[in-house]
Amino acid sequence: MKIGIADTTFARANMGAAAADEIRRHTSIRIERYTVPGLKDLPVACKKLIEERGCDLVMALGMPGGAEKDKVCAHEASQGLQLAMLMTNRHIIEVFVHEDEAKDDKELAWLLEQRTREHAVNAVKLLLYPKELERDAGTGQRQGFSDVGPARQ
Ligand SMILES: Cc1nc2c(=O)[nH]c(=O)nc-2n(C[C@H](O)[C@H](O)[C@H](O)CO)c1C
Repeated sequence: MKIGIADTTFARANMGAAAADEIRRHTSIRIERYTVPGLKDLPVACKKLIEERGCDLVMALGMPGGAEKDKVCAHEASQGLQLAMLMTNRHIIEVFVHEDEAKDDKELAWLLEQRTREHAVNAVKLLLYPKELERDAGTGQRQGFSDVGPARQ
């Protein structure tokens, strides 16, 4: 089995390195890396990781900038990723950290790493330990910022 990691040079932290490090903390599964310039290059990178490099699941890591054109770009990339999932019948875990989610550079650096690491754990569970995700169903998990917990009546 293999996990693919596609990331971008546009992002302002090395999300791919964080994902690979986190995956290695949980499993010795093989990892394939593929770095592209930006978000819109991710769908084909993920599809190639699945079809040409034999990945069973891929993480798509990217950082939409704060401008309106960046948000449009992120939406287009996201649609491409959905299509790639349906074309390949494999999960592609989309890990996008919007630059304007963070109040400053320090928080942005933390969020880029934290969300990536938490989704890397999700990727490992989805592929190898799906029952662990089932145990967390409906518990209001969030990646990066704090979990919100289940809704109460
Ligand atoms: C406007 C824009 N915004 C972003 C962004 O917010 N985040 C990102 O990772 N990449 C962006 N890009 C670059 C495109 O996704 C893509 O890399 C180029 O158009 C080359 O295919 C573009 C062109």
